[in-house]
Amino acid sequence: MPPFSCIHGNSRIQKHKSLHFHSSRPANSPPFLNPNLHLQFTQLAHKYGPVYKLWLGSQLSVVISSPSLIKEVVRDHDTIFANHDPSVAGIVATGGLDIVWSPYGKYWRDMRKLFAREMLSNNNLQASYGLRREEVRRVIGDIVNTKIGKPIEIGEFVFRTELNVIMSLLWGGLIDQEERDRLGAEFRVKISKVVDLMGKPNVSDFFPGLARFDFQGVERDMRSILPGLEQIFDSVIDARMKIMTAGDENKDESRKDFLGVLLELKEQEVGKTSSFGLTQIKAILLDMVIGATDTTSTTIEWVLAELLDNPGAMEKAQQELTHVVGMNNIVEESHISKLHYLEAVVKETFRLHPALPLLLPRMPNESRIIGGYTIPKDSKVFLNTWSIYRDPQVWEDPLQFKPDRFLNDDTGKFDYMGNNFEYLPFGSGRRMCPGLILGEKMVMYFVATLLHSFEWRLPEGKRVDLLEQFGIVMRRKTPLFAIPYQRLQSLDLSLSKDCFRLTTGSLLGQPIVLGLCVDGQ
Ligand code: HEM
Repeated sequence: MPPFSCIHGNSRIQKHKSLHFHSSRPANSPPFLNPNLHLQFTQLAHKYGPVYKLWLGSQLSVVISSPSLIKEVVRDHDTIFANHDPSVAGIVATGGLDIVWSPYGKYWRDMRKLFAREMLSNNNLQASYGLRREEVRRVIGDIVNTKIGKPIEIGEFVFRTELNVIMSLLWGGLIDQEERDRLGAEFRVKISKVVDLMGKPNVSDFFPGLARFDFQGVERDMRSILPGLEQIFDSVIDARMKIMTAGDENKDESRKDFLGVLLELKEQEVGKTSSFGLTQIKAILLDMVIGATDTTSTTIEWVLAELLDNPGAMEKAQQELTHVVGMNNIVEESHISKLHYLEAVVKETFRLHPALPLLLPRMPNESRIIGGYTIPKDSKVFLNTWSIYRDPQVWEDPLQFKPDRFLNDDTGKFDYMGNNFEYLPFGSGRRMCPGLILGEKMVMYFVATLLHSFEWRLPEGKRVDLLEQFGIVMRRKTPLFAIPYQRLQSLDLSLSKDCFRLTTGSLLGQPIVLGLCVDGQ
């Protein structure tokens, strides 16, 4: 837990003047921050107002928790606040050569553009739908075959599926299914550890002068995970390079995976002064895997937790699915735009359980006046959206799960585009999430399929708890277990390649497989 001291709310500081900070800590200030940083920042905002500063160790920090002040940061002074403030763990993991932690400038801009163009263009997202579909259907088949009536750890199996989805988008069918499952299991453990370490409050971040001592061993632990991760990346890069060298690559541009694009870029850079090599490629791949897995799987786990806690909302969401998709079909991504109630459920879940409650901390490259107070250059600026989402002055009944508040949003007031500063689940401004369209698809499509295919119940005698655990992604404090029961009597889980049709039913209340036909026979 980081030591902190010396809080100044806007009630105590002079307007239109540079803030003056005490250089020594008052004896009566609390010595430690609560590990649930978002909660403690919110409590402090109640006392000191929507902008206050505090020392986190020797790091001057500013916490902002009102829509109008956040707008000043991410819209009115966007370029000044366009740097994320990298943590020691983030820099050790990526060398600052990824998108998330690289400083605002040409490299960051080029990488972001490349990512948007090659991975997230409408064409490429459409072309990659088959991969998402295949993964989601595979997991539904697995539940039908082996997990009906048994408790499942939701976060774990959703994470595994979303990891497979993103691996497919990044390096396609480079490795066969068996190898992918093996790699996925290994990868999952390592990625979880990396995310934990990135979210862990670290003394080295708060006392940069002491970073070399690595008191909590965060840097040591991160360095111990990296070789294993690198090995995984090396194996897929090797496989892709062999294909490229052999020249038998599928020339269909729309089907090129993101790794192929990055390697081509590396080839073009050879001999030029700017360096774009394997280190950069691995840092960007790591961003994609981290950005796409923990955020989506944590959100899906929260959606199911809220629905299990609100059976009325669960019923309405399933009725909508029955109406839009029907009981003889399986969900397709094309259904998503018609699932208005489910969309409202997901939006309400983002409001109550934002994946990144403080977004990612910003660091101004010049001093700026925000809300009448000077925010010094190089301070660490937290944008506390979590506190806005629970503010009764902004949201009616803010603690209640009420998806209906997002219905009939004809004006687009509650879209994810970062223009409404009361609602920013994907951030806002230059550094807002570039993966939002993919992220939204991954969440909506998987949740819709899970609710359409199965009834979900809690294990006997269990109740849903909604306790949070702060981290770079805010997970549940305890994993959610739920039991699936078959909702559809017949699931056509046809896959694109090894097409199979699975017909199921029930006998004496037990699910049974009625037939399996391979290749349409
Ligand atoms: C439910 C899904 C997701 C949520 C809620 C989410 C949320 C966020 C948020 C809040 C930020 C920080 C924005 C800011 O500082 O203003 C961010 C940044 C980022 N996200 Fe996402 N994200 C999601 C999915 C994804 C996906 C699928 C990818 C990539 C495949 C991705 C890649 C990134 C990257 C690279 C950044 C850093 C952008 C930069 O620094 O320029 N995210 N995300």
